[in-house]
Amino acid sequence: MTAAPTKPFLRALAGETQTRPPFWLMRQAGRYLPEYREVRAQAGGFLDLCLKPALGCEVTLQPLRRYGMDAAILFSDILLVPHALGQSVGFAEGEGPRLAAIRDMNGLRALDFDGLHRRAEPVYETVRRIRENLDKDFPTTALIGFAGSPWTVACYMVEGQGSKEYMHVKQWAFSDPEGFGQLIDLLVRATVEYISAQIKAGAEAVQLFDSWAGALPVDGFHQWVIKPTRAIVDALRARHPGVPIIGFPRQAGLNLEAYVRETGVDGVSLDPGVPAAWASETLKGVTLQGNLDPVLLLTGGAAMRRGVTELLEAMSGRPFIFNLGHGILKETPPEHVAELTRLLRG
Ligand SMILES: Cc1c2[nH]c(c1CCC(=O)O)Cc1[nH]c(c(CCC(=O)O)c1C)Cc1[nH]c(c(CCC(=O)O)c1C)Cc1[nH]c(c(C)c1CCC(=O)O)C2
Repeated sequence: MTAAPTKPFLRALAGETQTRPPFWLMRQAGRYLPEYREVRAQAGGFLDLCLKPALGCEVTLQPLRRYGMDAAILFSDILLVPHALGQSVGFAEGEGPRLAAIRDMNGLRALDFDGLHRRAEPVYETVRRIRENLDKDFPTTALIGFAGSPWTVACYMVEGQGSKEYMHVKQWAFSDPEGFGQLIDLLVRATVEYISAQIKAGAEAVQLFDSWAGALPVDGFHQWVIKPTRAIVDALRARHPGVPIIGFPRQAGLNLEAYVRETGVDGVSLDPGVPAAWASETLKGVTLQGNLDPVLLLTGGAAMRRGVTELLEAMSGRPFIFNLGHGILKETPPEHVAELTRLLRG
């Protein structure tokens, strides 16, 4: 039997209701912090930052030193899995990710599953270093490992970049579900391996980011979001019982209930469009995380305070982790994050 967790973030995921909910912020390490921009400038490219354990560890700890969040999230990116599978991945300055797009079975066959751990090893080393530092300096802060969900990672692998419509990836999924299914299956296996190695290196909980879950119609949502997530959850539970899993099916809309029921996640992260009172009432048996609009944090002042108060009220009396509904925006004044921390800590 696994011992009951003591860290507030892990207690929330074990189903405990707390009067002061634990908090962390998606993208809490990032460009809104001057100390991040400084390390980022030293690192060279963004991918270099993710692959240099000393630097990745440093930027992970930066927001904790300022605000003392209840969880640290490994500094990395969901596109490290395509990189570790041998796909060419780059981050164009100011433009976002650029990948050598995979559009057919030939592209799929060129991926190198066997090289996954070798290419991802620096990420595992970053996890080990972060965990050592937390144990020493932030003993109540939990370490979150993460990966993108297969659907969202496939969106980038097939489009080759971010996109509004996700036309190519959807066309492939609709016209050749068997072939596209092979890409998804490969990503399920890679994600299980990759997350499992993060857990062995010291991650205490994991989050699966499905940022483009909302791009699929209902059948596709079941096939390409729920099923692969369920397969990952089952495999991780078998290997690492007691390590909680949070899913983030962004903009899942009315598919959210099925996602929670059918994937078996311990926690679900809500985007800002999900009514908190509805979620609190309807999504039982799961810990909720979210979902302050990142622009409210950017705005600060009375608007932010009202948003925080309403959210805390809607989530009172049920297991809850305070977070944003999506990543913190780079224009956010660090002082607003300080005020948010004071509001949550009292
Ligand atoms: C879709 C997605 C990506 N990456 C991620 C997602 C899922 C969550 C979401 O929907 O935002 C996840 C991610 N990316 C990053 C983290 C680090 C941990 C954290 O602090 O939350 C996490 C958890 C760092 C990052 N990932 C990226 C940055 C900015 C890079 C820089 O410093 O220049 C950071 C801090 C780059 C990135 N990475 C990605 C994009 C589209 C971009 C460009 C957009 C941007 O520049 O903000 C892919």
